[in-house]
Amino acid sequence: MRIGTRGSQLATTQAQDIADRLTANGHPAELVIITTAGDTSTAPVAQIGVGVFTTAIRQALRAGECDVAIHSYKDLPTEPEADFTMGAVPTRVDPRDALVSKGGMVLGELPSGSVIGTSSPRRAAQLRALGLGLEIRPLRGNLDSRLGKVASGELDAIVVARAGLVRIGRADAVTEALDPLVMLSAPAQGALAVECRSDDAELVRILAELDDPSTRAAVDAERAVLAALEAGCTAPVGALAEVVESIDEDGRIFAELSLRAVVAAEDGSETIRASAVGPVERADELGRNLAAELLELGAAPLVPKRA
Ligand SMILES: NCc1[nH]cc(CCC(=O)O)c1CC(=O)O
Repeated sequence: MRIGTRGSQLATTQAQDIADRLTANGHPAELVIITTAGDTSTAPVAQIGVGVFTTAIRQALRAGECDVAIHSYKDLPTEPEADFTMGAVPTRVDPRDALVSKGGMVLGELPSGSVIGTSSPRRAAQLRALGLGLEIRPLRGNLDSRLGKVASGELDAIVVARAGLVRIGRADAVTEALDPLVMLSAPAQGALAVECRSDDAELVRILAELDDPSTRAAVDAERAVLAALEAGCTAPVGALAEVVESIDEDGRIFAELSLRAVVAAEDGSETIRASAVGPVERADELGRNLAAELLELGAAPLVPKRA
């Protein structure tokens, strides 16, 4: 089985993990490295457009150059592709964003005027909204080069996905895992998308062994918010869902999906939040309804339309 992945350390580590699990299940798998637009350009992701890290991998899957495609789920455009099936959404790692600062200062300790690197409009908007007087600078490149900018003193701190650091074995670099009340993570952050062609029924069955239904439901709800807002992955939109325990009228405990979302003005002047709880099996509806609520609260002007 050939598994298509980007060539970055992060991408190959997470793809190798899936390959190892498939191999252990009796389905020998190897990686096929695919170069994406996001790997060959250093322009801001918002400029290159939707699907910068995923389109080339999907093309390879369509062309039969690989059997399985692995993406960081948050990089995947929300528009469905009928000829592909989401074979597995494995258990996600902690989706929180992480602050990496030089002197070990947590976010609340950074002095006004501190220079923070992030290229994500979502992170920049939420950082600005804190009103701490932080100066936000663009940041791209692989995780190692991003970490290097803190080590060298070029930046006082950066904010990146905790999941990426954990996957490349650099959890030690995390100064603070940011609380979702302060920084709500991107829809599907920390989750992987394992796709195959829809006509490959045997493979669909094999990949299902790696699926975690709770993660799938959470990610479906989060991405439904993004899709219903007609926002792309670079929009200042955070969403985080979790399967939680609820209690019915008879005192019995049952599982529900809890979802919260934020839309923030990029200049930090406005933050709109909403949350909802609903049945795990109606994740998509929960997300769409929450998006409708955000729009009612005035989110539309804050969301740049999909490229
Ligand atoms: N857009 C790049 C990207 N895609 C996925 C991750 C991190 C790992 C993940 O969320 O699964 C990152 C880097 C980052 O946001 O710091």
